[in-house]
Amino acid sequence: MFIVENLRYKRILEIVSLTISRPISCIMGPSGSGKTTLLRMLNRLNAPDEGRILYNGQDIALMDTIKLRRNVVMLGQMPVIYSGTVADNLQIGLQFSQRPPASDEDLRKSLAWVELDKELADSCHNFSGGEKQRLCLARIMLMDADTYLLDEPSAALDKNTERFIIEHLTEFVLRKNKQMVMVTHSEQIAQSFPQTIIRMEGGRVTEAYHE
Ligand SMILES: Nc1ncnc2c1ncn2[C@@H]1O[C@H](COP(=O)(O)OP(=O)(O)OP(=O)(O)O)[C@@H](O)[C@H]1O
Repeated sequence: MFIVENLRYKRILEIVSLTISRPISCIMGPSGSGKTTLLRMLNRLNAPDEGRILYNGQDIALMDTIKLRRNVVMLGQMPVIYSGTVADNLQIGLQFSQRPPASDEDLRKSLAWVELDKELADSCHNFSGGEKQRLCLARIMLMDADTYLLDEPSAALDKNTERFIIEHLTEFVLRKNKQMVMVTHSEQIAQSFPQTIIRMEGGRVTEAYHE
């Protein structure tokens, strides 16, 4: 659960008060309205100039960043693939958050979750955009975080992969009692998961609707 209080960031964001408490929340608004910037603030990829963000009651500015990002994991618009094998790319999320590596069995299970028919020793070099994004999804699911931040994957992807990523992550989050905050342009997607809809315009929250 996040509480945003009197937040100001450059000339981009000004949010007096916002609570994000439901399991699924969608941030919507026109291009340039500050959606990605707000999402990035929730795991401190951007730090506010003024105000604060509480995560489960704790000011994230005072939390250890690695600990925060172990609990609050973001999947960005563009898939990030590192050199090395499929296994290396899956383990790296755990490595970044200073967690023990997963077993090969768990890695294979994670590939099955995202329906990626690849071997652990394969190189990711020739993966399609959709395969890369599904590999990143498997990486973050393995991290077993409490909260997931999903920045609209559609920019880089076809509609089927976008739907796949959203549906799989939503199902995972709800089944395991986690929380997800996603940025989307799509009214249709927001209406499918209507627990909280946050509308933004010009860096401000114009509406926060909780079901
Ligand atoms: N680091 C930065 N420095 C200066 N301006 C920035 C920075 N990051 C974003 N902006 C600007 O802040 C505004 C909000 O950007 P942001 O990416 O948060 O919008 P958005 O609602 O996610 O847009 P989109 O839907 O197009 O992805 C834009 O005008 C953008 O150009």
